[in-house]
Amino acid sequence: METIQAGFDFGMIGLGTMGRNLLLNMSEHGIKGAGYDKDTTKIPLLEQEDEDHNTKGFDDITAFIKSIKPPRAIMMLVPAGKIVDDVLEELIPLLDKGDILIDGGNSFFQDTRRRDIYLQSKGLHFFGMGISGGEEGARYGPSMMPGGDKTAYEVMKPILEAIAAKVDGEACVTYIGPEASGHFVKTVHNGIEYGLMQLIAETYEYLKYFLKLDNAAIAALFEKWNNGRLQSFLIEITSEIFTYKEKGENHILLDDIKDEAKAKGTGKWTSQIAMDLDVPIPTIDTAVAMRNLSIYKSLRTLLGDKYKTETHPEEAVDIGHQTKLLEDAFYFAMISTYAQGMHLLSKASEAYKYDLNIADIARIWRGGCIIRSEFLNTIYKAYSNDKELDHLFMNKNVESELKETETGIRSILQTAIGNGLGMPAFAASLGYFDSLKKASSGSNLIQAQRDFFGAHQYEKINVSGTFHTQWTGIKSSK
Ligand SMILES: NC(=O)C1=CN([C@@H]2O[C@H](COP(=O)(O)OP(=O)(O)OC[C@H]3O[C@@H](n4cnc5c(N)ncnc54)[C@H](OP(=O)(O)O)[C@@H]3O)[C@@H](O)[C@H]2O)C=CC1
Ligand SMILES: O=C(CO)[C@H](O)[C@H](O)COP(=O)(O)O
Repeated sequence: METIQAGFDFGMIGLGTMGRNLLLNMSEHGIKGAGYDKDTTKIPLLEQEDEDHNTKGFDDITAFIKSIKPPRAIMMLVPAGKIVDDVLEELIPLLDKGDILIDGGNSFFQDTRRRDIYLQSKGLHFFGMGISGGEEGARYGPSMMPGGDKTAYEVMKPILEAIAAKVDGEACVTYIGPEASGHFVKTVHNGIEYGLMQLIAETYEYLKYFLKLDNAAIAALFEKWNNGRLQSFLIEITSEIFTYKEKGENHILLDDIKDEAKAKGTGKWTSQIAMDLDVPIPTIDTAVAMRNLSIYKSLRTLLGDKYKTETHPEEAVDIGHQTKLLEDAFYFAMISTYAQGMHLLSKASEAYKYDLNIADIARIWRGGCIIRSEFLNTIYKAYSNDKELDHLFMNKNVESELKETETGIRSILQTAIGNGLGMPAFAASLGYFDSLKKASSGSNLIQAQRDFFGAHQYEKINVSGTFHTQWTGIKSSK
């Protein structure tokens, strides 16, 4: 029988897209990593792709555990949910007190909280860490959001800082806060990701169905935008998607892809959490709803035939002018989306006592992650200069950017609505702004209605206390 030397610095469970690439990234930094996956086809891939020969794949979990230097540090990158609990149950009998476990997947933050308490009771260190950047990020430098057991994070810090993306020489990883705050922040990151992706999809619809631009023209436009203030990972990859042809094919792959979007849950969780905390994030809510709506393809097709909206692009539609307005509109809506996400972070920080450093979160999102963008520098500066910033819209620089682009989004939405294009995420982004800048709203009427039909009481301007009015005699329902 082979004697196993405990020679590896780190262990990875799950050698799929994220786990394998993160181990390869570590290997490039001289970190010796052992990998385990229940899918044995993934195991040879690890060693085949590891040019630095620092990794080894195991198909036996006991051998895998024995190969890691104690106190062991092991990360799980398996699908979120019950699988994480199953892996933990398999691991616990094989581990020693003081070992460190890290959940690097997109786990629901309340699950992380539960697991933290459970693993502490077993004498194990545990922390949840959101990782963003997809396949390429994991391989060459992700953004990482660790939260929970700080002692365990400090042990892992040198490794995480080595493999993280770097911006201005700084690693895109920082200790986020206690308990499940790391997974919470990753969830909100994904909510923002959903919002931005929906805005891009609506932009595509406007360009394709209203302005009648072809894929090549759309690709060129996104490329141009990516060289300006819209610079971001999502705009960059979008431009590439519009030119991508499969080997041997002479048409664009995008045109073969079903227009029905899937989701794994993080966007929905962001909306659910925001609702629980009474924080408005309408662009993200709309993005989640639009993914859900997209799957009703046959209903959409039937209704499309029934309710045809005549689109009337004026004969001499000025493409240059329209795309300039659209760029303004996107910039405005993008600011609104980030602002909603950052506001949710600050309100959740108070509610959950996470004591989040919002500036630091913006800083580590500037590189490696899916929502990285030029604009995150503005967010970083805004929260660095004012730690108590109540809302991103209050920042002077953001104020001037919003004022400069407001006409663009209003104009694009007028055209979109007039032509039956919808653009609900753009509308939600502007609606959020318009509603948030209203000192007086119609909510007094809602209060009156609630009191009228349900005796729910209301408060009065400049008079303390709560009031109820018998608005009318109780009428028969006949
Ligand atoms: N892909 C991405 O861009 C990102 C993903 N994430 C998150 O990271 C986590 C991993 O994602 P990803 O790498 O994409 O997923 P993959 O499906 O590519 O890889 C997960 C691997 O874990 C294996 N696995 C499943 N159950 C077990 C088990 N009980 N023991 C050992 N291995 C197991 C899977 O095997 P099998 O295939 O046989 O089930 C698979 O090989 C998820 O939580 C995901 O949401 C986070 C950021 C970005
Ligand atoms: O976390 C990620 C990126 O940041 C993952 O790619 C995640 O799977 C994206 O969410 P969804 O699958 O719901 O689109």
